[in-house]
Amino acid sequence: HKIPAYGVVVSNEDALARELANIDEWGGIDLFKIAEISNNRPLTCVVYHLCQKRDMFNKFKIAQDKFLAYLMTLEDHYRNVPYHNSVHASDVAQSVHVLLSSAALDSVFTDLEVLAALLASAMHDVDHPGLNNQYHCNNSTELALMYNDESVLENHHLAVGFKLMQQDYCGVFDNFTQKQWQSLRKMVIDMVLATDMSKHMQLLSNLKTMVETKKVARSGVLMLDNYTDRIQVLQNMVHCADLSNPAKPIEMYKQWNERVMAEYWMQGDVEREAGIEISPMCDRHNTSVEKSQVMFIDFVVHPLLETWADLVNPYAQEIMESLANNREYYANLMPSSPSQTGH
Ligand SMILES: COc1ccc(-c2ccn(CCC(=O)N3C[C@@H](C)O[C@H](C)C3)n2)cc1OC1CCCC1
Ligand SMILES: [Mg+2]
Ligand SMILES: [Zn+2]
Repeated sequence: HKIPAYGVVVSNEDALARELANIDEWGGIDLFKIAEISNNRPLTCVVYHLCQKRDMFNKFKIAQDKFLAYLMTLEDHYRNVPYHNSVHASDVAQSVHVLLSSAALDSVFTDLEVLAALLASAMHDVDHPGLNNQYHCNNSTELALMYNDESVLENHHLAVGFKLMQQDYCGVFDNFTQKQWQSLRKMVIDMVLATDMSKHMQLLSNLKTMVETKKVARSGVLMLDNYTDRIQVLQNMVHCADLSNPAKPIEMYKQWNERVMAEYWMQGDVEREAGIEISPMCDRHNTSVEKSQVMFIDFVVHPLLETWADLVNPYAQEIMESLANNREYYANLMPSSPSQTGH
């Protein structure tokens, strides 16, 4: 049977083609529109399209129908929560694709490393319950007990992501050598575990050290000659993509913000109902949305993306400009900001 052009059967293939046209650009595609056009299969069609563009099926002799079956079942295991759904995963995959294409990383990573980064992005939040690690640990939930309070969600995302791959009808990597499979699996595990916010400070300090000691070839590309350096750049890349909402076009950023707050407040409602302490920013009755975003940018996103920009300098200036503009947008909306009080 013939595989549809974008992996998913859609009513309007031209509209999907138009939406995917700028997939190589930062903020170039609207994942919410792609979710609508693709009958809520943004992850399947974005990752399938990226793997086609990067010729992954030929490079690794991957059966396209099996890969599609895996992407579909992976997407089916994302939950219908406001933020951590498959639209977010497709956004992280496309953002990683753009970061990988930075000229400073030209031909730096092998095809297997690129495939691992795309796969890690695709599965990095699968089956996310909309309740964060703090909630699971505070309440010793089933998952917290399973993973002993250590990167609880991230371990779960990986376990589900790989379990689905084992199912015989998937058999995506049947043509991989044992060595290729083990290398791919280790890199995906290392990247997804690095999306746990509790690893952020360690990742950022590793990245800073790398910037200070970076070796650049005459061509201007980074020289990474051991697994530790290579995986650190890949981990930071996926982590940057995971935190990249504030550096995207404002209309998309605003939607991500509404969704993340909806998810936080749902968690806060669960905590309030249970009579337990409401987690930070999860109380819908007293969270300053704008202030929270300005602090998120100032203390988390800007330090990370600025360091990434130093690493691939000068190829991330547009990202930094977008971040600065968006920071001003929310700063001006803050209740106590000067523009509000008219002086
Ligand atoms: C567009 O807004 C956000 C977009 C992304 C994030 C964010 C923080 C850490 N990550 C990385 C993954 C992670 O660790 N978590 C665990 C928890 C912090 O919830 C996050 C959602 C996921 N992602 C936060 C965002 O806003 C928060 C609410 C107001 C300020 C902060
Ligand atoms: Mg996550
Ligand atoms: Zn995520």
